[in-house]
Amino acid sequence: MILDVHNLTMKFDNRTIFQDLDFQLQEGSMTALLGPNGAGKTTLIRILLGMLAPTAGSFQFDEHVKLGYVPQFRNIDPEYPLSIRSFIELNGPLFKSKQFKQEVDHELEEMNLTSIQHTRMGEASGGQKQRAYLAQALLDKPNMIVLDEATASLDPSAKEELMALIQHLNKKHGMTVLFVTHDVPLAKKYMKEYLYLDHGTVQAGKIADFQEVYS
Ligand SMILES: Nc1ncnc2c1ncn2[C@@H]1O[C@H](COP(=O)(O)OP(=O)(O)OP(=O)(O)O)[C@@H](O)[C@H]1O
Repeated sequence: MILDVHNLTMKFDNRTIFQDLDFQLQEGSMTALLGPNGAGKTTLIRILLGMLAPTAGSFQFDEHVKLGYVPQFRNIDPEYPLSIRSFIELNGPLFKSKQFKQEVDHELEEMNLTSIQHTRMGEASGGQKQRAYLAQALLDKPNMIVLDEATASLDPSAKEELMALIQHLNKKHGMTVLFVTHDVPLAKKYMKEYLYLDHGTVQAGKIADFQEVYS
């Protein structure tokens, strides 16, 4: 088990977002975190990343977990001056050793960005930007990665490309993936497990068995 969540409760003022959540994630799992708008998916992620304290309950990651995080899509100013490569290198030391440059080369290659590494981030497409965020997170060599709505606002081919890369990380590197999305068909195609957050509770299972309950 890589994550054990126990009786996790979150309230903002007196409003309960979720109550007594209990679930586990296994090492190497690929889980879609699904649920309607406002169900608390981002709040749950922020708690797990230590950015927000829960009202009650607890969670524990395996002691060997190294987390990577790709935040919700943010617009980058078209005038943003850094190249894709320099943007990725922001997650590194000021003095860039040969080894660090090689690691950047490797992540550019793995994320299909080598040929456009000198394109400015401001000019990059949505999919290229998301792959740059992912490459930046991968420089830390995480063994678990959390992606919040990484494919929202991407065109269909960019979605597929990003998902194929995430699948590659899972298959080739055994990366555990937690992927927040509204896109059930995409999740069914690429993910293996699901968590469904709604009305303050969570359901878990195999993605093949997931049926959205509209209520
Ligand atoms: N800091 C905060 N203070 C008060 N309320 C908040 C705060 N952060 C989130 N909320 C509320 O908590 C609820 C859950 O929000 P959250 O963003 O976690 O949902 P979500 O499932 O990620 O939604 P979406 O799919 O639209 O991104 C929302 O009603 C939101 O307004």
